[in-house]
Amino acid sequence: MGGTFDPVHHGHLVAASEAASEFDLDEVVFVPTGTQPFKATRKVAPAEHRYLMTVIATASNPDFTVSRVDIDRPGITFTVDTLGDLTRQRPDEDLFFITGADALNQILTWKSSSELFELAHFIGVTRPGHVLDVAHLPGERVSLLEVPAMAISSTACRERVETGRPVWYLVPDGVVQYINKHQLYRQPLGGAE
Ligand SMILES: Nc1ncnc2c1ncn2[C@@H]1O[C@H](COP(=O)(O)OP(=O)(O)OP(=O)(O)O)[C@@H](O)[C@H]1O
Ligand SMILES: O=C(O)c1ccc[n+]([C@@H]2O[C@H](COP(=O)([O-])O)[C@@H](O)[C@H]2O)c1
Repeated sequence: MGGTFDPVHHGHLVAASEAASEFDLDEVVFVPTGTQPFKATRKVAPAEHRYLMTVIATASNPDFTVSRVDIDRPGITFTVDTLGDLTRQRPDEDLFFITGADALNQILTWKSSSELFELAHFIGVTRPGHVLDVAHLPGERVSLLEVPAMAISSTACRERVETGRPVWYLVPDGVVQYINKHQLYRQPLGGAE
């Protein structure tokens, strides 16, 4: 599952759990992005913090792991490189790339988009308020999955922290504590959001 995870929240975890159950996946690998091409001008927490919050959030689930491939690769993060690295690490495994409906909707604008469908099967998880039209995507390599409605976004979590409101129960307890310990999201949000 690829995402910025700034911070990871229960919407991500429910979506991952639903995808694993519906598609009978052995493992869900969370892959925090380095610099997401469409978020390059936005202020994003340092990759190491986003990575560690994702490790904390997934620690209790033996089927969830976190990969550093995107944060350790210099430059902009492109999914074609993510899937290339994961394929090299796991040559015998079938890869599924889980991402949100909003992200999948734009996939034809991603780098090397035609190659992507050869590297993985894409699972688009629907989130409240986003309608996904995948008629333009190859049907045999794209699936949609409705997850229980969770109107949580990382943007809302950051805004709540910035304005002194709680994020308990929107993100895992350990992530609340990590945010407090490192004083993340206390400054006004920057960039084009
Ligand atoms: N509540 C949710 N339910 C289902 N999918 C979600 C939910 N929140 C995020 N996702 C999906 O998970 C993927 C990774 O999410 P991302 O890290 O961008 O979080 P986000 O909450 O969308 O962040 P932001 O608000 O900063 O844009 C995205 O493609 C997104 O659509
Ligand atoms: O490869 C691309 O060109 C590309 C462009 C935009 C987004 N992505 C990937 O889409 C996933 C969801 O991104 P995000 O930040 O919107 O959650 C994440 O893994 C990104 O690296 C990939």
